[in-house]
Amino acid sequence: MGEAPALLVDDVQDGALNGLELKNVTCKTTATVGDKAYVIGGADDGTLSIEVQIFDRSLGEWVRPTVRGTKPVSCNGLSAVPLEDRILILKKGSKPDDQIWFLEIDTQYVRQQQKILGSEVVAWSKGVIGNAEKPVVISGPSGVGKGTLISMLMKEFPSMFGFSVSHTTRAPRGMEKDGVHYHFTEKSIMEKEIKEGKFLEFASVHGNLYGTSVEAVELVADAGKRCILDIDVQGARSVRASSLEAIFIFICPPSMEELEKRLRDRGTETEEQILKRLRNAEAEIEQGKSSQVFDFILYNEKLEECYERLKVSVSEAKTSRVFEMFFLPLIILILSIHWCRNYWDLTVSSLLHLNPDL
Ligand SMILES: Nc1ncnc2c1ncn2[C@@H]1O[C@H](COP(=O)(O)OP(=O)(O)OP(=O)(O)O)[C@@H](O)[C@H]1O
Ligand SMILES: Nc1nc2c(ncn2[C@@H]2O[C@H](COP(=O)(O)O)[C@@H](O)[C@H]2O)c(=O)[nH]1
Repeated sequence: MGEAPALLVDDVQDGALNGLELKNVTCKTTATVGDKAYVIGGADDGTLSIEVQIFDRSLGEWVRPTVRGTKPVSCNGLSAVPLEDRILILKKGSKPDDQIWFLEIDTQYVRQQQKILGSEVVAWSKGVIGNAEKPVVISGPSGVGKGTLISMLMKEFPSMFGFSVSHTTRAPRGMEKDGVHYHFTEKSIMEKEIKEGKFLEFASVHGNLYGTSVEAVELVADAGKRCILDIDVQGARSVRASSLEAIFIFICPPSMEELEKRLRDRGTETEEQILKRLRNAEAEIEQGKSSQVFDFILYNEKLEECYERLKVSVSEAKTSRVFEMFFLPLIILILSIHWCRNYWDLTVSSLLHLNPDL
């Protein structure tokens, strides 16, 4: 894949943004990846969002891609650094939590979207500075206690964790509020939104549709919190295959008898639904234990003990991040010094060898 001719890029940078149909461009930048020049520009046209247009050199034409994710708002200036499957965008003069963005151009999510739509797709994702950690995906059979454990975590650390509010076609239970526990929706609407690519993952669970919208996860990240997803095993598998880097925890019941007792005592399902959920539980537990999707498998026998193990699992993931961010660079630095010293010793000894008088 060659670079776009300099002329094209210059043309683009010199204001050949007509193709973008943007008026009053306040910031613009260009990144070339293979045959494509990505022109990224903000227009003061009322939407105040940064738009993207692609010049495809192999076709010799402008393409306006479908844009997924929340678009960043326009700013005073932009810089672009092409990376392997995305373009790093730096917004000048923006607040620290709004400075770093990624325009995904060839990630697994984008490729999947291109396949669904049959056209060019790009996706915005926000770069996070600071302490925001990987999202936590929690799965397990119905009634095992996922919701209970998540509530405990959110109650103890309200400013650290945020819940990803899923969409579902099932009816609300007594105390459940729309937009808080779930976004309750119609099957036809959800199917349409799935086709439009609104969901990071979705699955048919116990006879209803459930799904995590891209927006639900972004809302939590935008609030500077660590996202918690309560989703079934199929959903966890899809997230594992997506570009969202998360940690995956599977919760197991101590026994099927105890699971049945918890479901019955909860009293939120009809007899028919309880039996369906119990039938599905066996396969879910089997998949959860054997699928290689999950980083941690926890048994929820005594609630407090399981909650303590959940907190350890969540912070162990943090420890490995500390390793990546602190110890790994330190090891690389020590190795580099070691290699430089070896190189220096070699150079000195070969000079001595050439000139024995030294
Ligand atoms: N360790 C435990 N011991 C006894 N009861 C528990 C334990 N953990 C949770 N429960 C109870 O079991 C019931 C089911 O828990 P919860 O609703 O959290 O399950 P869930 O996994 O979120 O289910 P679903 O997937 O259907 O939403 C609740 O009544 C809860 O109080
Ligand atoms: N794949 C997804 N599964 C989800 C999502 N939200 C919830 N769930 C799972 O559904 C079952 C049943 O939940 P309930 O609230 O009806 O009892 C449970 O296993 C949840 O984990 C989702 O967005 N995607």
